[in-house]
Amino acid sequence: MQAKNSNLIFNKDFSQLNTLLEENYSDSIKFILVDQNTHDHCILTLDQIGVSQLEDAEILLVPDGEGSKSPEIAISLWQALMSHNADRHAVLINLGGGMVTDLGGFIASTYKRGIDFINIPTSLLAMVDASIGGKTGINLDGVKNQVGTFNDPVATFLNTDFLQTLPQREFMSGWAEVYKHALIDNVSLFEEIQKIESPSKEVITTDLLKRIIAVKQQVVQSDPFEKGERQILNLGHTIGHAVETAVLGSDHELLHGEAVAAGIVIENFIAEEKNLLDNNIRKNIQEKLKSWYPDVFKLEFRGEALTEIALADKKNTNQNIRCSLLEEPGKVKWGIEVNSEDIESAIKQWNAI
Ligand SMILES: O=C(O)C(=O)C[C@@H](O)[C@H](O)[C@H](O)COP(=O)(O)O
Repeated sequence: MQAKNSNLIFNKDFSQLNTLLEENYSDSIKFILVDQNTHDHCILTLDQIGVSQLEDAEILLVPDGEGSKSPEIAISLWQALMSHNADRHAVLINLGGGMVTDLGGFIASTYKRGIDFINIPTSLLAMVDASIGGKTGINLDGVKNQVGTFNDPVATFLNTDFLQTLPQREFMSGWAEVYKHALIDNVSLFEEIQKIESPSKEVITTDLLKRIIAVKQQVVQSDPFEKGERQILNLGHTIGHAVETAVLGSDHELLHGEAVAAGIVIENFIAEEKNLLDNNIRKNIQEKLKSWYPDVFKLEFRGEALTEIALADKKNTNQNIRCSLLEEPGKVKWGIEVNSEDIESAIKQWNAI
């Protein structure tokens, strides 16, 4: 029997996962998708707390990093499911960061036209963003999330203990999405987050995690398939994805959240230029992000290269780049047309910081 409803479970023990599996998937083949990191650090945790239903699960291991969100890896995973005779009743558990939940969600959504999946996000980025809202996907020819689905997991288990397995750089990558949610939500959450000098794992209590996730859930509920308003969640991402893609494979490769931090600052230059955003607010955001991501601010970009990449963004219409731009904390305008001059002028300002 397949249970289907999106369910966020905030719990430090996994007894509810065991019960869910026992009640719905006791006769199903179970798979756990991991990368090397979550294979080495997180499976053990599940084992230690005794999720007996997963004792015989097949482990599907992919290399760490964004490179695994590729058609080649997707094919190898579909083949692995086939070679284990996975039928439509199989269930895939995605144990990992955003790469694992994006990739695993996509594999589960497409294999035999869809099998059930469960997310267990282990990174901050996956907890507050990637595993929430039903976007799944892989990259194609260097374009982020070009192929994917909207599909919800049966359940998502949120356990902040996994954050202890994260290197600080990975934690800060997720922190950029926390900040983005605070910018989208309202002045009070923004001011609370803006006051934090050095973000640490201890700041992420289950209560704060719930509040940050609620920002995203509210937007997703009003526009699950991104026909309009959901685009506000893409704040910082048009330029962020372009920056991330531009440095991919170089010595200056950036994590997703680091690129989003740069994307927010660069898009804010455009917002100010278009008289949407006040200069003081823009500067405060820039200074805060610079204090959290000093190394990102040392990088210089080329406007032309970023424009070319941004032309493949999913929000564009008729070959026009569309951005979601900040007006003030709590107010984001989506669908704003941005041209190559806007981007080049913003990049000049970024390079001069
Ligand atoms: O969930 C959304 O909608 C978002 O835009 C959240 C983004 O932070 C996230 O990175 C998302 O996966 C980007 O999606 P894409 O549609 O721009 O590929």
